[in-house]
Amino acid sequence: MVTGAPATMLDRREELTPMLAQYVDVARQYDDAIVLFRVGDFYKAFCEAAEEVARVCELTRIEREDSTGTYTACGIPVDNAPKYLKRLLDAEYRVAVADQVEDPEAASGLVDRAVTQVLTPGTVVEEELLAAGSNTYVACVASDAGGTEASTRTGSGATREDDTDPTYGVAHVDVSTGECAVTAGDPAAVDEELSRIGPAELLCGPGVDRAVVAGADCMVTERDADEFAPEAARAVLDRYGDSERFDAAERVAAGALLSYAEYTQGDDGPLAYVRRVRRYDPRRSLRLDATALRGLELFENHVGSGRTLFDTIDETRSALGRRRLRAWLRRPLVDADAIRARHDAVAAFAERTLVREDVREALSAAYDLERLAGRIARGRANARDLRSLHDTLVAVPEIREAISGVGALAGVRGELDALDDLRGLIDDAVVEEPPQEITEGGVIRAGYDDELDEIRTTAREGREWIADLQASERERTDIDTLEVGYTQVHGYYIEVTNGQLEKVPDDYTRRQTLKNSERFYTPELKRREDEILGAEERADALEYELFCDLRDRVADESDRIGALADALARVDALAALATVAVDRDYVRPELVDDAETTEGDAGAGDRVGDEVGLGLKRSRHPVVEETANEFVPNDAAFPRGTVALITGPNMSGKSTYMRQVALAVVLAQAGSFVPAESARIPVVDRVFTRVGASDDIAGGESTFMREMRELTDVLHDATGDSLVLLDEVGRGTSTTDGRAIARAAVEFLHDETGATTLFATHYHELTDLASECERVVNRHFAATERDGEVTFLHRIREGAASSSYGVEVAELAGVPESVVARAHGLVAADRDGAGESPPTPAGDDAQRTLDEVATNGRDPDGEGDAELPGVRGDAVADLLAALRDLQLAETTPLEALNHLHDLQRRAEDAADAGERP
Ligand SMILES: Nc1ncnc2c1ncn2[C@@H]1O[C@H](COP(=O)(O)OP(=O)(O)OP(=O)(O)O)[C@@H](O)[C@H]1O
Repeated sequence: MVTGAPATMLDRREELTPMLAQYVDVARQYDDAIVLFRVGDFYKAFCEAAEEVARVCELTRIEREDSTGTYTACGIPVDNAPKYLKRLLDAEYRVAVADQVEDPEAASGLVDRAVTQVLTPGTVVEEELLAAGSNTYVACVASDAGGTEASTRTGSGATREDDTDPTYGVAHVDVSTGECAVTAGDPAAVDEELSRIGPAELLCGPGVDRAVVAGADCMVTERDADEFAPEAARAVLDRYGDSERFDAAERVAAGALLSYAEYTQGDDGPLAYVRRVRRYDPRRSLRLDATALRGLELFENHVGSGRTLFDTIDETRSALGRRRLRAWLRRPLVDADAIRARHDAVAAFAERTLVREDVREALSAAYDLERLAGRIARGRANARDLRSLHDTLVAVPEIREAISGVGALAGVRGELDALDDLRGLIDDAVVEEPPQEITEGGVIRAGYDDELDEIRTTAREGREWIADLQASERERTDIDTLEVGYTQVHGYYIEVTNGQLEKVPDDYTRRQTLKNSERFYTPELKRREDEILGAEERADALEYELFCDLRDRVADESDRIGALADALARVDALAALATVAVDRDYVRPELVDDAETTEGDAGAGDRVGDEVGLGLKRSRHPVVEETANEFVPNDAAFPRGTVALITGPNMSGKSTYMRQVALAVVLAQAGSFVPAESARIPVVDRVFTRVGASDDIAGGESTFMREMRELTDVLHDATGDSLVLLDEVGRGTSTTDGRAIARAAVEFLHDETGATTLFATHYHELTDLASECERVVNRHFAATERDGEVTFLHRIREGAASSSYGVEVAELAGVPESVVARAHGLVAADRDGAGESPPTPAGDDAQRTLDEVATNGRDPDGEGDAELPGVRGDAVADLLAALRDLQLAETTPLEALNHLHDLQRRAEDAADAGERP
């Protein structure tokens, strides 16, 4: 076992050396963690844990021998610990750091050691182990233990719609900043919340079905069931405010989580810097579930440039602002007034270049106040941290000054309290460039404390006396080579070379004999030395005491520092959005509330009756436009409840278009301007996506199954206020089934849900729905074809597309000429034979034709030969039979790739065989 007490040591606990016995006891107590045991300048691990630490950290193991046996040991240098701790955390270990908790010099025997901190991936607070611009959360999901209390909710919380669904509490905390919040909901809500929180670690309460938290991609930590007992959780939560505010499940989740957070910080009681536990309702923000976050590539990019929406708009200047902007994008607003207030502020910054630049420049000097405040409250801050706080406070009046008189920023300006008292206090107390250590002096300014000044004067006078000693003794003794010096071991001395020893006066006492000289001291020198050393020691101790006292006084102001941090974060995020708006030519969106109507030119074709919908003029995709050579802007005009069927060739821009519409909504509701010439955005409650083939290659679920699950979520949960993007739904199964599912889904969304829907499809038959359903409209992406070459215009047009150009795209992609020629022939033959208009998709043609060829060895029109050039007919039939037998609905993308590879190999073999005479 890597964690827990090593069996070899445990067996002989009584015989071990006192230090190893101490180690065993600690390891036994912290048996879910790797214990790192402070010995001198190293954190040591022993036995199996040592093997693992050596492996993960790439450090050398040593064999340590004593009378009781030989033990493997491995040491992490204390000075370089963060680098190695990070590796252990990345390997998903918890690490208990057992430090010396008494001064080794003062200890009479064995130095006392205790675990001062348990590091876990979700609860680290060390600056070096944290990403500056994002939060590190540990989350907790707990059930209400089958109680009935949580079955209905009061206050602002969500009501349980389905009594059969259990309610779970979901809490999260960032231990470095003290941000803590909790909500409750059914399993689907839990999944959605976890994907938004993106925790680094998850506590899972007893009775929580693992399927509920399966979506969380992080380390899962087990805790004793006792921690989740309602009474225990309530007692913990009471330390952070009134536990009665919460429902049973919320209470259990938040209580168990905070208890864990306290444990990891050394169990010193409540975490002072967790100022409040916020209770929130996820429905008060635009809901984006894991599929939408992924499909819209807000924070993660799966293919292509690697850039995400967040990367594109992140023009913040401070870590505070960066985390805030991330949070805004993760939870856009749904309250129109609140959104407009953000737009007002962004507009104010956008209109004032100088103000914006001054503010951003001042923000560049801002340190991470939230984490600084956390360290101060935890008693972990050093003098440099306090100076960083001071320097950040200095920037505040500059920001206040810059934005004074700007109406839209008056609110946030009022919250920018420069904390003059604290700034003055720190400046009076702490020198400008203090050392890293706070125990070795040099921290506190002269004039701050009388006693310290007195002690320092004594020390200084002593040193001055010694500085003069050499000259005065040379004169007194007439020894012109006499020197006064100092060594760490022997202290001050008077050195006389051997040739002058006869002149040494009587009051000299020998201290040390060297080869060519002797060293002496006098009673006065000794007295002065004691005085200086004593004074320095006392000064260091007093400075430490004064510093701790100062730190406590600053910690008492945590609330005010927190409020300032919050205001600075907002200013930074707003200024960043304004910078993006100006630099990239974004426009302020006009917001439309629910059933609101507006007069005037709303753009062509974007009204049905009085209902105004989404209207974008010359909109662009914020991320693609950054990388595309020439991005073609497109309009979007969709009254509420429109189902737009978007057809067009592959690669023509359908997915890009659908995403850019959704991103405009997300950006607008997050408070940003949008990449368009003009924009009207109805407030949306939720964005659903079933886009692209970001298939779960590793997840093991077939593409089709996954697609259907996502479709289920959409059909189940979308409302008339939702925006739904569906990209080629149904393509993972046979054409007949796929087409049927797609049609049924469109009808359902149109008739039942009323959600504004963009549906990209290659099933041209669906476009007939426009004549049957009032709010179904056709749009298409055009391409031009000259001499068989296709050019994509990336321009959206009214009506349905006339061709899929699938074969042309296949040619572009490098499919062998002979296959392309054959495919062209088959499409043409089919079109002639069927005389259909509009044409059926290529996939359908291919399926039918290939089936018949496989069975009969002849194509359906009876024309031409079923042989591909250079390949024998039976080999073709074999290949087609193999193709037909593939069970696509049960095939994962990875398996599909393997099948394809196999088919290709067989085709090549068959071609080789065909070419042989
Ligand atoms: N408006 C545009 N201006 C310039 N380039 C664009 C535009 N829209 C899309 N593109 C580029 O065209 C390529 C294909 O776009 P997209 O994936 O949206 O096509 P699609 O029609 O959805 O294709 P498929 O049907 O194969 O999924 C992308 O690489 C994108 O960068």
